[in-house]
Amino acid sequence: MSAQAHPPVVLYDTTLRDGSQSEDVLFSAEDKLRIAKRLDALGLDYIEGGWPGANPKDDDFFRQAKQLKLQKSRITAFGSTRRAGSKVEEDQVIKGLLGSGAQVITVFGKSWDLHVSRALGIPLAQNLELIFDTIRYLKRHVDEVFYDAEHFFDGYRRNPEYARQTLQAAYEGGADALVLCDTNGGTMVEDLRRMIGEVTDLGAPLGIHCHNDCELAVANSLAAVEAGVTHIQGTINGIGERCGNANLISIIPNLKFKMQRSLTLDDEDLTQLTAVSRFVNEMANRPTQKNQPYVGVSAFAHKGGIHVSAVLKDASTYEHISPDLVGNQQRVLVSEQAGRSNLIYKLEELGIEGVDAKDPRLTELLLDVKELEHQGYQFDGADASFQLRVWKALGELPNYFELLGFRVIDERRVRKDGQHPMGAEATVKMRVAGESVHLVAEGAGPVDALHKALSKALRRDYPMVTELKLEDFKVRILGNRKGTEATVRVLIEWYDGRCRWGTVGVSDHIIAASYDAMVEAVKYKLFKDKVKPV
Ligand SMILES: CC(=O)SCCNC(=O)CCNC(=O)[C@H](O)C(C)(C)COP(=O)(O)OP(=O)(O)OC[C@H]1O[C@@H](n2cnc3c(N)ncnc32)[C@H](O)[C@@H]1OP(=O)(O)O
Ligand SMILES: CC(=O)C(=O)O
Repeated sequence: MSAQAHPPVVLYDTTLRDGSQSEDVLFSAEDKLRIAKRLDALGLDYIEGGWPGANPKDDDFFRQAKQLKLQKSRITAFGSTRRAGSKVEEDQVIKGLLGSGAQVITVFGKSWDLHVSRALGIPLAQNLELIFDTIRYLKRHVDEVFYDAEHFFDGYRRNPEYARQTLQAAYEGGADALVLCDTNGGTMVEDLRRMIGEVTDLGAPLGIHCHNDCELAVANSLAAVEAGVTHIQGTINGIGERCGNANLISIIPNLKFKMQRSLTLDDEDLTQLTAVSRFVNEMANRPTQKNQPYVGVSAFAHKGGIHVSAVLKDASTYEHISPDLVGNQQRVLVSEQAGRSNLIYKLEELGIEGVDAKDPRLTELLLDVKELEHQGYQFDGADASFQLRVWKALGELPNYFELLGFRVIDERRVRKDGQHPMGAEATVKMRVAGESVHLVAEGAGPVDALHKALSKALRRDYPMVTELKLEDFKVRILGNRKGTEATVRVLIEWYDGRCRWGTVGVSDHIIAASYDAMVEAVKYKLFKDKVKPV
């Protein structure tokens, strides 16, 4: 069926509400405002801002959100049905929702009889009244009201008749969509599809809100669309309570490119997906999952030589869509799984043209890389170390300096005040411009002291090395089961105020591995800055 033949799917984001229920995610009101602006720029239909009245931050968000000049999205306020025992017009939750100023409100209510009797502790019929009069009252005050049928699928499985009555109560109250929630995330795709099929006769617009406890939130949301649902709730990167919510970053391109559904987002909007996903991770202080579908850095990264050889001929041989459709990019990795095609691709990326695939220098480089990976090197996060090997193999890497050795002494000094700070002293010996240099420096620790000694030794002839700053430092023990004698891999990220690059060192001596990575960073800096050797 073409996009026109299907009703449009409405995208409802709950990153700021259910996403905030993720362990370790703590957005400030300012973060929430920034995310809201970004989601509006992406073009989502609704952005659920939080639960007004639940905490001062959400109140602050709704106060400030009134000033947001959003182009496409509508801010929604979330809360529960009124409490049993309070009148709807006097209920604190309902007052909070209306006080937020949001013109779209989503209320959740109980659809599972177990929750009505156990969590609310009220008769089943009374819960229907809570749902009905909450929605009817809110509908008189705001433009749109959505009803989140909490635990709909669990409730329907055990007591279908009652679960259906809760939906009817909400629809009769005037709900604009009945959102079926897989709150505990335990429903299988076929069951979910069947249950939705059994309530489509209510005639109400249906929505879906899935959790990911069985890793099925995206699959269930898409199956729900096939079953007739036209409103999808989810979060950016799938953050949310427990194992998370349905991931809109995957749902959106699946709907658009795989299921040809019509959305308010156009193709141009979808090119923002990678950037939006990474932005929300930044705000949530979470690392971006490398293998996140569509937007992860590995989503279009090719490692196996067979794959790369084919991708160079035709990208669609190993890519299900073109990465630029979602703002991502193709990458080729060089490793022990590589073939000549990987190297040719990398050389072209470095602007090195015209090297024949059968060039013996390339064969040697490939063997060198495979041997180094066997020893534990990894070039995925250490592009600069790889590039140095390319330039060396092609005979283009100048001999800037010659290393003669280094020594490090660590010391813990006990002071009179009882503190015992650590310190380190490093000495490096090298030959620069034909002269022997022997320099010593102190630092907070061995890596700091070595870095300072290296900079001191080189700064007269190569002053630009002082721009080099260590940005990240990762150590991994390689799996050779030697306990504290194990080989380690040190990956260091560097920054010189303009560029960022990674280098790698491997040794059974952690300081030697760090030193090797450090020396490569210096050589890379000199080469990339086109410095002439003295
Ligand atoms: C499926 C979901 O994700 S729903 C959203 C869940 N999100 C959150 O809970 C985050 C925000 N929540 C909060 O800040 C607090 O829980 C508040 C402010 C809402 C309520 O705090 P408190 O008044 O201290 O109540 P508490 O959290 O202990 O318990 C929830 C109360 O809401 C009642 N309740 C739960 N669901 C509903 C409902 N759908 N309709 C009416 N009342 C409900 C419970 O029965 C319980 O009432 P009780 O205290 O009389 O037993
Ligand atoms: C409403 C909601 O967040 C849920 O049922 O999971």
